[in-house]
Amino acid sequence: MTIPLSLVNVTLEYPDGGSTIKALDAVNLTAGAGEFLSLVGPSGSGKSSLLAVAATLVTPSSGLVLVDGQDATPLGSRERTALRRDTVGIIFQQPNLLPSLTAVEQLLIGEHLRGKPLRAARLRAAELLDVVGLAGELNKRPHQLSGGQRQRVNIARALMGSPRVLLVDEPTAALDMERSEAIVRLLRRVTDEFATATLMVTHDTEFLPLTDSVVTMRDGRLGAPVRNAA
Ligand SMILES: Nc1ncnc2c1ncn2[C@@H]1O[C@H](COP(=O)(O)OP(=O)(O)OP(=O)(O)O)[C@@H](O)[C@H]1O
Repeated sequence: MTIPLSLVNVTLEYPDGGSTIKALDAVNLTAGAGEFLSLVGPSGSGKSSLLAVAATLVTPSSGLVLVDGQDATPLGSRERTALRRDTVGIIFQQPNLLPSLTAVEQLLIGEHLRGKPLRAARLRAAELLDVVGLAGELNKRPHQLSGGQRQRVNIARALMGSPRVLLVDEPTAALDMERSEAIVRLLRRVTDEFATATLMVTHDTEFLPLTDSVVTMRDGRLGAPVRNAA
């Protein structure tokens, strides 16, 4: 079995006036199947850049980005899109659900666009909505769901393609404490159940113990992972 996510000596530079800024500076990171990592660090330290590179949305200036064993860095945009679609699930802070679609349709739209048969997809969508605790809400539209429920739809949608890697950017930023904890617990359960390598950017230090290890970014550099007590 290949390692789901491995970043090797990844540097990402952006032009900054006459010089450059290193958003990522020789970053090394490995996330195994079923491993839940949290990524913390001050604003501007490079967390979003790291997620964007791991998602193959941004190609680094140097280094390797191995997703499911395949280096994404030499790939063209079409191949990267295919690799991402087959291996990566992305969960942003705001669910970005389409207002006119029901919960189950939110999960089907991507499959529909990919030309996948909808009958099997519909079954899988219903199963995943059950996994995230929304079995009774399949036909509700976003405005009929709470913020926490919308984030659950977002998580279920990210699982539709059976990703090996889940990249999660501040999933609880718009939620109160209780709902935030429920969402992080759900991500823990999903990581265990689907054996994803899950990398979550968060500012909620109280939920760090629910993850396996904490990695800290500072000025584009990544500290060694600190394992939580089992
Ligand atoms: N597209 C870009 N062009 C130029 N500089 C950028 C770009 N994106 C990020 N940067 C710079 O790279 C550095 C890292 O930014 P990044 O957004 O990754 O940090 P962050 O830790 O996610 O911050 P926050 O917690 O505020 O979201 C910052 O100095 C930022 O200004």
